[in-house]
Amino acid sequence: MRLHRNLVFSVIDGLNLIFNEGAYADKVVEKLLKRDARWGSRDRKFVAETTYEIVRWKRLYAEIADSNENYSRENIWRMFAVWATLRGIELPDWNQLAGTPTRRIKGRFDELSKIRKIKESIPDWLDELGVQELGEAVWTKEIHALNEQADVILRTNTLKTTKEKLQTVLAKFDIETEFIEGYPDALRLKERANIFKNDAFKSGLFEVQDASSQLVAELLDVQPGMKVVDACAGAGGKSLHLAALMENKGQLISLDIYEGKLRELKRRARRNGAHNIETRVITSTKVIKKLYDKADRVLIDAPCSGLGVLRRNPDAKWKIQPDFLEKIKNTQQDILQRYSRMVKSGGKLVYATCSILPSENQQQVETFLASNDDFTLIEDKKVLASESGFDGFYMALLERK
Ligand SMILES: C[S@@+](CC[C@H](N)C(=O)[O-])C[C@H]1O[C@@H](n2cnc3c(N)ncnc32)[C@H](O)[C@@H]1O
Repeated sequence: MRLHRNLVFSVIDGLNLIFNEGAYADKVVEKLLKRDARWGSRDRKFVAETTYEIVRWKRLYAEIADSNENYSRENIWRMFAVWATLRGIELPDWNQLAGTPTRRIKGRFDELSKIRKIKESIPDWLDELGVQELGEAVWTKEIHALNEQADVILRTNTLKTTKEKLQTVLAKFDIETEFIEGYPDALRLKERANIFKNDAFKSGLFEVQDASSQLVAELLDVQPGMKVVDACAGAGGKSLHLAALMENKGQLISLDIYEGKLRELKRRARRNGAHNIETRVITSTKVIKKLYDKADRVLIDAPCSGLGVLRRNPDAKWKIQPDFLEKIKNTQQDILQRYSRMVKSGGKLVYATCSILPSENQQQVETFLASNDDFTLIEDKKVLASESGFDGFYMALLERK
């Protein structure tokens, strides 16, 4: 591989924003990709993947480069040099890369790879927490899996097409996909591609949604004609799936505290041809109380640490702080206690997170059940990335007597 100056400079600029300005990696990459209309798909892939890789391996590369948690431009260049050296890429004779100690980099890599928190590039506190919550053996495997690059998974929009037809349509655009056993609407891209530009996407034939996430709406066991509440709907990944499972029949009320996210949900619903979704912003407790004892099904896709989706958001490793985790756990319990009242007698509730920590998952459900004897646990799924090959997730199905 030959390194191109303008592409590498873009990566360095992007990393500077992420490491020093608190910018989100996905937003930065999105912006970088608009920089030069002449870039072809290989150039864009280089910029996106290199930026993500260096974010993912930030601590390891910084330690190898002796940059001491100082992310000056000069040190970001040194981290880039580590990335390139470890990939066996020949370094060009640019000033910024002069004097790169290639042999030392390889030696340091071997030495530092023996220490899990450095090898997996995570803060000390997170490594300690992982061991405490999951045990040494499971955590070691899990954090390793969460550092792998995620496959691109699509969810067929069954309101408009079938998985088989979608596969044929995509093949016409040279996008090869495969079915995934156990995930009825999922297609896996055999090779990464920018599918958002594709006409099949623009006409709502599919959404990009990880396979684990696709299990959540399915677990809720919705039927056409039901009254369903998606209580933490965000931009609607799961609402869209629920609408499809309800075959557009019945009522789906999508709630969130952020109006902007619900606006995006509506836009996506139009593209998907999902007509039974009504959005409501939670501006006060009244919005929830009005729905007490009314819903056949309630989904609580709770705000969480997001530790199960680190493959997709590697910068979250550095953005999450221990005090945030404590706060979010309180919010989860509060939401579960209050929003569960929307379920009517005989109705069902799913509590889900994209976290792998028992304290955000089964322990929250246990605490809830201890003070709500009108609910029983039917089943729960603890999805680990190391076992499933997909995002880490938790989902529990409860029933109200
Ligand atoms: C895990 S995300 C939801 C993702 C979404 N369900 C999807 O599938 O795309 C959690 C959502 O909870 C929302 N949220 C946070 N606090 C909330 C609260 N007190 N009540 C309702 N929603 C809340 C956040 O704005 C966020 O959109």
